[in-house]
Amino acid sequence: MNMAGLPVLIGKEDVARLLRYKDLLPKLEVALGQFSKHDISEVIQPVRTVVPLTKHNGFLGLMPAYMVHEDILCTKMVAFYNREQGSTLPSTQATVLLFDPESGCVLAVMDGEVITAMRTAAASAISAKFSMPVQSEVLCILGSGHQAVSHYDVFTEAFAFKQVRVWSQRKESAESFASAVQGAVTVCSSAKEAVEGADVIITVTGASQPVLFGEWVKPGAHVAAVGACSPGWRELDDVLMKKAVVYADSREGAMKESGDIILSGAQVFAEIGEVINGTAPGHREKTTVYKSLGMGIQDAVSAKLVYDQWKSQGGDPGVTHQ
Ligand SMILES: NC(=O)C1=CN([C@@H]2O[C@H](COP(=O)(O)OP(=O)(O)OC[C@H]3O[C@@H](n4cnc5c(N)ncnc54)[C@H](O)[C@@H]3O)[C@@H](O)[C@H]2O)C=CC1
Ligand SMILES: O=C(O)C1=NCCCC1
Repeated sequence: MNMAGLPVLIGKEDVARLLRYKDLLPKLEVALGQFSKHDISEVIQPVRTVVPLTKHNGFLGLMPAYMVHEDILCTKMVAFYNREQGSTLPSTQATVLLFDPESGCVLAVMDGEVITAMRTAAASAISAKFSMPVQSEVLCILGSGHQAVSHYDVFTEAFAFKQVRVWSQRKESAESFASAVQGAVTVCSSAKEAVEGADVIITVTGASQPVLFGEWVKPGAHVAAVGACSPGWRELDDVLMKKAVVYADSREGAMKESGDIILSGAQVFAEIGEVINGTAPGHREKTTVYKSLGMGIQDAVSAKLVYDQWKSQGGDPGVTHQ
């Protein structure tokens, strides 16, 4: 909130400057563990309310969360779409509101796109930390959009892969991705070529039909499945879903929203927070899938970090105050 008692506006560039993986990763890991205790005296986060925008092939998601001990009250509004190939419209747009839980005042209204990209990638990295093979040398990314970039950033910051491969529906997009990121990336001509032999595979596509097939996946590999966040959409085929040990960020969310889980009939073995808490094993020796749907607590932790950083840096009256 600014000196006039109005919410501060924190735009995309400022969120990108203020939110850092080194702060986000440890806080998010704690929050995922707290969530999986399923104790409403610690975390209150209903499964998001989803309003279908059938006419436009998309959804509006409302994602409130309250973290009791940290006293963080937040909600995100996110619109997401299954876009036609070549569409110039964004596939995800989001705004985050951070509240003062005591008064109910809105402290800050901030861009949600950078938060969505970074917290989703950070949660995938935390999941990989607990369930990827001990010797993980080859990282494969299917898709080359916003989530591909944030996943590349955090996975190469947190782990030491020897090779990173990317495949995208349009080869030019994969090539642009490879030239935009910091390190070396091998652009593959097919998803199969990118996947075969990889230790960690990240699916970050807008697909509604499978793009990753179990027969390509090396036994023991870890898959972070980030796209297909709707009951009718798929990224992974039945072969993979049936042979893998399946983890999710939220079991309830996955059973309501994940086409890969609902349509394959696969069971969620554990939430990633249960692995963090030590109440479920992180089967590194088996083929594992982490099904990510996204959670309000991930946005809440991120928004609090952004706001605290913004305050500690004295704000920027010219840019962020109304
Ligand atoms: N689990 C979570 O918390 C979150 C999941 N998502 C989901 O992650 C996915 C990627 O999101 P963004 O990177 O923001 O989107 P984006 O639009 O920036 O990138 C999408 C990528 O998927 C590719 N693609 C689109 N249709 C495809 C198809 N039929 N087959 C193969 N590739 C295809 C595009 O070429 C592009 O490389 C989306 O499905 C989105 O809904 C997004 C935010 C959070
Ligand atoms: O958690 C989120 O934010 C999203 N999840 C699924 C698709 C788009 C945004």
